[in-house]
Amino acid sequence: MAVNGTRPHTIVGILEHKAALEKLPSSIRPEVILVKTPEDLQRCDALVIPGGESTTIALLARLSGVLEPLKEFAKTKPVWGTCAGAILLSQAVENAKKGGQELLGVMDITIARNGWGSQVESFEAPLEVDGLRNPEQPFTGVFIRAPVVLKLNPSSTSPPIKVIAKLSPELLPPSLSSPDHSDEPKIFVALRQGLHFLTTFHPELTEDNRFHEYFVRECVLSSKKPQC
Ligand SMILES: NC(=O)CC[C@H](N)C(=O)O
Repeated sequence: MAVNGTRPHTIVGILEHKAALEKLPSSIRPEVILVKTPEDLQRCDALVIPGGESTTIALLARLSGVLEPLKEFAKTKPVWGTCAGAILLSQAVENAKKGGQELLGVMDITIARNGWGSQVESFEAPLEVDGLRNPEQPFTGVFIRAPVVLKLNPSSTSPPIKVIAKLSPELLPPSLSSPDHSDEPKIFVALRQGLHFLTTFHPELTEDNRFHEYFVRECVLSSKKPQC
């Protein structure tokens, strides 16, 4: 399911996310609805926030009355944010537009909007996907004016932050790579913390739906299993 919008550059990948989720094996395939109102959100037990323009997505969510229910939803339910959606899940953002950026703040990270700089605003790169099914098979990451993870700020009371996919450090542009090899957070492009999951790229724009499978299996279905 996804927060919907009207202009193509404002929101990216809604129908592709829906199609990728609907292609999952029938044993884990969710029913997918598009979320436009608080009533739609109430019907969901998990949410995918797509890419696009994070400030505008937050504004549209506010105008449609979804923002406050979404903040409550995200505290207790599985949410996956792709690209702009990843920004919304973060605790802090750098490079926010004038006027600030609304955040759901459920993942303990600091992220930079448009972190790749102008030459490399959009690119594709093979990712190391240790956290996925068939990890030996790289995943093609599609990065579109993508954010960059700057810091992990885990607290002692929140679930650990797990790295699900990384870029190779050689792919970092010179403006981001550090001579002292402290590239680590910047090469992290898929992170999971408890029920929450972010990818700074667009898995829904490829035919490979392993990230969709990961979210459903690990964040959605495993959260429904009784805890011992
Ligand atoms: N592809 C995307 O979602 C781009 C994110 C966009 N640069 C933003 O800030 O919000």
